[in-house]
Amino acid sequence: HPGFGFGFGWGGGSGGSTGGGGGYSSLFPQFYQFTCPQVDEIILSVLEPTIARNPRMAASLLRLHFHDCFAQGCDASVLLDNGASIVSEKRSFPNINSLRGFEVIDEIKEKLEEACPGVVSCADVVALAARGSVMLSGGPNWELPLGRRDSKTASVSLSNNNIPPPNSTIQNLITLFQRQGLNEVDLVALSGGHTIGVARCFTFKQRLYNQNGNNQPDETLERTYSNELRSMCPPSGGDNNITPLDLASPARFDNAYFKLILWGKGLLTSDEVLLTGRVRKTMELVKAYADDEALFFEQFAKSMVKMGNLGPLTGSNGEVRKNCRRVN
Ligand code: HEM
Ligand SMILES: [Ca+2]
Repeated sequence: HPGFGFGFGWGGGSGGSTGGGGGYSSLFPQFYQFTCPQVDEIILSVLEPTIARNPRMAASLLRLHFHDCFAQGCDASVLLDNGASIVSEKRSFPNINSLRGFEVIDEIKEKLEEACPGVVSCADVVALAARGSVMLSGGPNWELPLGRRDSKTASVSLSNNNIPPPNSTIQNLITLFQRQGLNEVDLVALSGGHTIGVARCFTFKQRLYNQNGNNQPDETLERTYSNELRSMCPPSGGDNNITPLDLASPARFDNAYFKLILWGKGLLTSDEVLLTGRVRKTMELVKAYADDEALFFEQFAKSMVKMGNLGPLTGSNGEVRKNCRRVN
């Protein structure tokens, strides 16, 4: 089965480059208390009808925040379109033909600009949209530190090099999370984001036909599930066909994702290796979260706050964009 290799990566460049930050953060939940007290209300006024109509949008908005934070920190760099001085991250390997939700962010931002012009950053809008999306999908809610500012730059290379590819080994995942100051607990909890949303055949096809370069399917993939996936994703073509990351409850934020991994029904290699990658810590966490949804919710919230604190621009750094797609 030619046409898809068994190397690691998104199919593009590879190589290291440091990103984000971690550590001390000066964000705080009441940041807009006096300057835009309606911020939560406005976010939900857009999210509620949007997600009711299209549940997948919740997943797309959650992923948008992750892909923003892992490239240059949570600074809305991911929202910038191509421009005079900008090469958009929307073109990176992890993002191209894949990342969505930009129109929803625009809609929220427009309403915020009407209510409190020039106040709420695009980076905070993305973080708030991610939190609201989790909550509206039945997941946890949490206090979200705010006060991020927006970048004047974007980085395709950080996006390419820092966002883990779906065929990552467990070591690769641990290293890429460590690069952001995130540990194994954060890795497993945040991977639980795959309890909602979908993936394209392209991102897991190698598991169905040629996982190790020997023309054999991934042996950790449960048989009947593997067969179903093969009928959805033929050896050639169908690369953009989509299937749920959590086949049990694709629109509900719950702990089914971890149960499925225990049954060999994790969709991506990066999902299954949390259990099968021979790292005791991540293996035990998958079992613990499969067993105890409340424990997963609690850690997911903590890890989201940690991820949301990555390299934020604060104070007089960066700017508050008027339009999230371009610098002021
Ligand atoms: C651990 C490493 C991760 C890898 C390798 C990974 C990889 C992927 C891939 C390949 C897809 C499908 C993309 C496509 O088909 O075009 C996807 C979708 C998704 N990812 Fe991840 N991801 C990871 C971590 C995360 C994290 C930390 C979150 C959020 C906390 C997240 C949230 C999502 C969501 C919600 C979707 C579905 C998006 C939609 O339906 O539009 N992922 N991920
Ligand atoms: Ca960013």
